[in-house]
Amino acid sequence: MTAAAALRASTTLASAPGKVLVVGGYLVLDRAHRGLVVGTDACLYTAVQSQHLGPASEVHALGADDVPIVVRSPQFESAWWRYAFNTATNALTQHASASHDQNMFVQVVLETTLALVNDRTPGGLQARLSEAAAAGAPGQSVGLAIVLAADNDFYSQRATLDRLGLGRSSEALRRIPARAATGTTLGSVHKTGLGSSAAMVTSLVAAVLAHFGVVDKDALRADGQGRRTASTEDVQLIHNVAQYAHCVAQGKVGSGFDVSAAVYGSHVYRRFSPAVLAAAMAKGGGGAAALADATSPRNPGWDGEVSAVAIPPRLVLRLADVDAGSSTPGMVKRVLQWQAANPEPAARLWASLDAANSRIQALWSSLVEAHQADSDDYDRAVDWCAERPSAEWRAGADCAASTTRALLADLVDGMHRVRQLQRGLGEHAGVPIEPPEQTRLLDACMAVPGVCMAAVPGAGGYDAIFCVVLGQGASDAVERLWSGWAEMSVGPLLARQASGGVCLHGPDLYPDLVAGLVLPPPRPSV
Ligand SMILES: Nc1ncnc2c1ncn2[C@@H]1O[C@H](COP(=O)(O)OP(=O)(O)OP(=O)(O)O)[C@@H](O)[C@H]1O
Ligand SMILES: C[C@@](O)(CCOP(=O)(O)O)CC(=O)O
Repeated sequence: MTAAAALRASTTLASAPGKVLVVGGYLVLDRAHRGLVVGTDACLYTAVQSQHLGPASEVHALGADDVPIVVRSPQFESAWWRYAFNTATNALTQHASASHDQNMFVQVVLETTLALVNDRTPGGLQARLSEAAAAGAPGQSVGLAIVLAADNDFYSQRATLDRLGLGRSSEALRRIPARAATGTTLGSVHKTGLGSSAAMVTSLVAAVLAHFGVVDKDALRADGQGRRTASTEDVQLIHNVAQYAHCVAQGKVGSGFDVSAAVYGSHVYRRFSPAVLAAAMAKGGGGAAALADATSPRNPGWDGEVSAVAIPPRLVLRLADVDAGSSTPGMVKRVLQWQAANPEPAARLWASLDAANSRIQALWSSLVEAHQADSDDYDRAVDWCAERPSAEWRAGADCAASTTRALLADLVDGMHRVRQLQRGLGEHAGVPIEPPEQTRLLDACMAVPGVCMAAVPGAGGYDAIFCVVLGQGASDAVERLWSGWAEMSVGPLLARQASGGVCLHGPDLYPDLVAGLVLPPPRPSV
C-alpha cells in the first residue's frame, strides 16, 4: 500500500443533512403529534483519521492509557480543541483549546462514541489504534485527528457577500467557495436554523463508529443517489447515540426531530419517550452499563417513529434567511407556559393544528400517488399551475377533472389553514410565531406564479421562511421577490430538499476536509 493509499484507508468521512420542519413546530414536542421534516442537501461533515500526532512528550502530558485527539473546525476562528481519552476509565479530558473554551457537543460525542468503541471492540480502542500505529516511528503518540466542516447554508453569508461586493442571490452564493471560512467564531456566527449542532453531532457519531468498525463502514457509504445499504440496527445505533449526546450537550431532552432528520433525511417524525434516556442522563451518569443500555438499538424504549415521506415530484423546496433573529428556546418556553395555563383552549388548538398538519402530510402522499397513477395529468397540472398564482388554481372547469390540480389547490388551502392556526397560537401565547412582517412576506410569496406553499419553518419567528415551488421558473421568480423585498432583508439559501440521511463518502470527494487533517506542529499545553 502506498503512503497516500494508507492515509486514505485510515480516513473516514461522514456527512449528515440539515433540516426544515415544514409543519409540526411545538406539536412534535409531544408524542401524541407528528411533524413533517425535510432533510436538505446542505450537510455537516466530519473527517476522522488515525494519526501519529508527534512525539508523546510534545503532544501533551499523556499517560500510558491516554489517546490524544485533536479536533478542528477550520471555518471558524479559534476553533480547535485537544483532548485525551483514557482507555482505562473511558473519560475524556480537554487539554487545550484555542480560546480556553469548550465545545460541549464535540466533547460529549467523543466521550460517548470512544467509550462504546473501547467497550465493544476486541482489545479496545488501543488495539484498533495500534493497527494504524504499526507503520509509525516508535515513541510516536497515535491518536485521532478530526476535522469538522459545514456547507455554507448553515451560516448566513451576508457578511461575505457584502465583502465581495455581491448582492443577495443564488448566483452570488455559488461564487463563494464550498465550506468557506466564516471570518468569525462559533459563538458569534449567524446561523440560519438548519440545525448545525444536530447535523454535526450525527456526522461525528457516524464517522467515529464507522472508523472503528462498530458500524459497517461499507454499508454506510452513499451510492450515486446518496442512498446507503446499512442495516437498520447500525442506523438505529447512530441515531440513539446521536440523540443521547445531543441531549447531554444541550442539557435537556428536546423533541429530537433535528437529530432524526440528520440520521434519516426527510420523514414524518413522532418523538421518542424521554424516559429512555433518564438513567443514562441522571446526575452522576449511569456508567458504562447505563450508556450501553440507553443507546442499544434493541432497547424498546426507543419508541419514536420515522415514516418515509418524499416531497412530491417537481416540487422544489426553497429557503431564505431573514436575518432578523428570534430565540427558539424563549419561544418554546412561552408557548408551553400558555399551554399549561390554558389547558382547554390549548387542547382544542393542538387538535386543530394536528389535523391541519396531518392534512399536509396526506396531500404530499396523495400527490406522489397521483404522479405514479397518471404522470401525464400530473405534468400537465404542474405546468399549468407553474404559470399562475395559486389563487387561480381552483378556477376553471378542468380543475375537477385533474386529480393533481385539485390536490395542488388543496395543498394551498391546507397551508393557509396551518398558517392561520400558527398565527392564532402566536397571538394566544404572546409569541411572534408568524409576526405581521412575515405574514406580508409569505402572502407576497404565495402571490408569485407557481408557489404552492410558503410559511415559517419550525418554531417560526423572524429567522427564516420556506417556500415550495413548481419548477425553476417559480424558483427564480420567488427569489426576485426576495431580492426586492424592502421591509426585511431576505437572503436566499442554496439548499434544496434531499431524501438521504447520514452516510459515508470516499475522502477523495472532499479534498478540503482531508487537507484540514494535516495538522500544524503541536503547541504547548495551555
Ligand atoms: N461546524 C461546527 N464546528 C464545530 N462545532 C459546531 C459546528 N456547528 C455546530 N457546532 C456545535 O453546535 C453548537 C451550536 O448549537 P446550537 O444548539 O446553538 O445551534 P443549533 O440550534 O443547532 O443551530 P441552528 O439550528 O440555527 O443551525 C456550537 O456552539 C458548537 O458547539
Ligand atoms: C418548536 C420546536 O418544536 C421546533 C423548533 O424547530 P426549529 O429549530 O425552529 O427548526 C422545538 C423542538 O421541537 O425542538
